[in-house]
Amino acid sequence: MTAQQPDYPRGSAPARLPLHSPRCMGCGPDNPAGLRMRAFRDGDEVNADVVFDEHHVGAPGLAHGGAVAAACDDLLGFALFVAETAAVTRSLSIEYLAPVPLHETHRITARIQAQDARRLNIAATGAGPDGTVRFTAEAVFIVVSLQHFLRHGDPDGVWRLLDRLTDGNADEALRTAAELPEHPQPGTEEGGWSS
Ligand SMILES: CCCCCCCCCCCCCCCC(=O)SCCNC(=O)CCNC(=O)[C@H](O)C(C)(C)COP(=O)(O)OP(=O)(O)OC[C@H]1O[C@@H](n2cnc3c(N)ncnc32)[C@H](O)[C@@H]1OP(=O)(O)O
Repeated sequence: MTAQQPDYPRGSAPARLPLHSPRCMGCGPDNPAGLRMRAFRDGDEVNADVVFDEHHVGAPGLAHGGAVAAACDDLLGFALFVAETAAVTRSLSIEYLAPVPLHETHRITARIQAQDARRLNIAATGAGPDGTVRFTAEAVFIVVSLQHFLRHGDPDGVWRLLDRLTDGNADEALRTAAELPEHPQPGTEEGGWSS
C-alpha cells in the first residue's frame, strides 16, 4: 500500500504550499517510497497530514522513528514560507511521546518560534486522529542563499523549483543570485525567497 495523503478538511481556507520537488521524500507525489505530504499555510502556521505506511515501518505496525523525523523535518522546512527565506536544517530534535501506528492520519503543525540573525528556531507537534500529541520536534534552521543549493545540489532541480516559485522567472532570479553570497543575512534583499 502507498501513502495517499487526505485532502485538507472542508470548511477551512488554508493556502496550499508548493512542493520542494516532485520526488522530495517528504512532499513529492512522484516518490513512491515518500511521505507525500501536502503542506498548507494557515496564518503563521504550516501544517500537513501524514499517514505512515509499509514503506515507513519500524516495529511491526508502527512508524519508524526516522520516518517520523523526516516528516517533521520536511514540514518544518515549509515554515520557511512564513519566514520568507531559504534555510536548511542544522539540528533537529524529536520527542517521541507515544507510538505512531501505521495507516492513521497524523496532523503535523509547525511554527517559527524565534529568529536571530541567520538562526531560526522552528517547532512542530504531531497529533493522532483524536488530537493527542504523539511527537514533537524542535529545530534550528540556518539561513542560506540560492548559492547553497546551486553549489551543493542539482542546479537543474533548483532551476525547476525556482521557476515554480517565481512564476516562470527562474532565469532572472538565478542571474541575480549568482552575484550573492552563500550566507546572506535574513531580512536583507539577498536573504529572501526572491534572491
Ligand atoms: C530561494 C529558493 C531556494 C531554492 C531551493 C530550495 C530547496 C528547498 C528544499 C528544502 C527541503 C526541505 C527539507 C527539510 C529541510 C532539510 O532537510 S535541509 C537538509 C539537511 N541540512 C543540511 O544539509 C545542512 C547542512 N549544513 C550546512 O550546509 C551548514 O552547516 C550550514 C547549516 C549552512 C551552516 O553553515 P555555516 O554558515 O558555515 O555554519 P556556522 O558559521 O557554523 O553557523 C552559522 C550560524 O548558525 C549558528 N548555529 C550553528 N549551529 C547551530 C545550532 N545547532 N544551534 C544554534 N545555532 C547554531 C552559528 O552560531 C552561526 O551563528 P552566527 O554566528 O552567524 O550568529
